[in-house]
Amino acid sequence: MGNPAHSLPTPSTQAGREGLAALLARPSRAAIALDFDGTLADIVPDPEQSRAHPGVVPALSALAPLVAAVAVITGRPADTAVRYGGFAGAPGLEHLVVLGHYGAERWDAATGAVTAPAPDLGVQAVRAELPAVLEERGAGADSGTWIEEKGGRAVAVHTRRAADPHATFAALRAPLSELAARHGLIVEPGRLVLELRPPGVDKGVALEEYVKAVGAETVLYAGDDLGDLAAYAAVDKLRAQGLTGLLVCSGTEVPELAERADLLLAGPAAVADLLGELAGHLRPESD
Ligand SMILES: O=P(O)(O)OC[C@H]1O[C@H](O[C@H]2O[C@H](CO)[C@@H](O)[C@H](O)[C@H]2O)[C@H](O)[C@@H](O)[C@@H]1O
Repeated sequence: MGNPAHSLPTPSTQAGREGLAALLARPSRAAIALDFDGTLADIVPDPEQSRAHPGVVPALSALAPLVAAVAVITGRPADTAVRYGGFAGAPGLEHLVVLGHYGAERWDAATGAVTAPAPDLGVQAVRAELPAVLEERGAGADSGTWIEEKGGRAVAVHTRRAADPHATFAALRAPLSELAARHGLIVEPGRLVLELRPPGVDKGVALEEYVKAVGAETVLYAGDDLGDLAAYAAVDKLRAQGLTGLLVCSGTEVPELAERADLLLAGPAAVADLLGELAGHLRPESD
């Protein structure tokens, strides 16, 4: 253990306390995996203005050299999260991995390269039909809805800036699900966003593969939204296989996630504090 001046929050569950204890005892066997929007970055009305909380990169830079592996797992394209996070070239983050599009893409800090599947034909077809579907529902461009282009690999409809964000979200869910299904896509619902994307991968699949690849024995996962439920389920599965885990929830906006967390934090500032506090408690095991 390192600096006693730092104080770590106590998880509310026994499994979470075991996960934290294992992380502190054997950091070289711990993987840290973090969602981006809502977890490392405050939610803002314009998704293009999202940036990591200023405490995030310094905390990760201090923590990453002390643990087995650090990854960001996000619905964003990987290169977008890297830019908005300010991760490229940050000292200490030479081995950071960003898994974008729910795990379909991968960026490695070590190479600066992104590996990604080919753009999806279903996404192209959906994108072409989307304006008409939104117009039909009174949710066209002048209604405050906003279409996020996601590199040809997904498309997202945001309702946060609509006159009634929640009502617009609810009204669009069925027609966008129908549109997605006609083109072999799924709808990924999030915080006032409906994303139409190819099936076959989710944050749970991505997290489980990553944890196994780095040989971790414990995993801390932090998220804030419905898309993070799959990662929580993956941690439950890994626990059943003998690993330990700590499930962190950033904010209470999504009760389905908050009620399953071992540790509830107030938002990205508190997540950054936790990461920094962990770094303050850890020392390389060879010391
Ligand atoms: O997996 P994540 O890293 O959490 O990404 C999920 C989606 O996040 C973004 O949308 C959310 O954040 C926006 C900026 O704060 C906010 O305006 C929006 O209401 C939120 O839903 C992003 O735009 C999506 O592409 C991501 O899939």
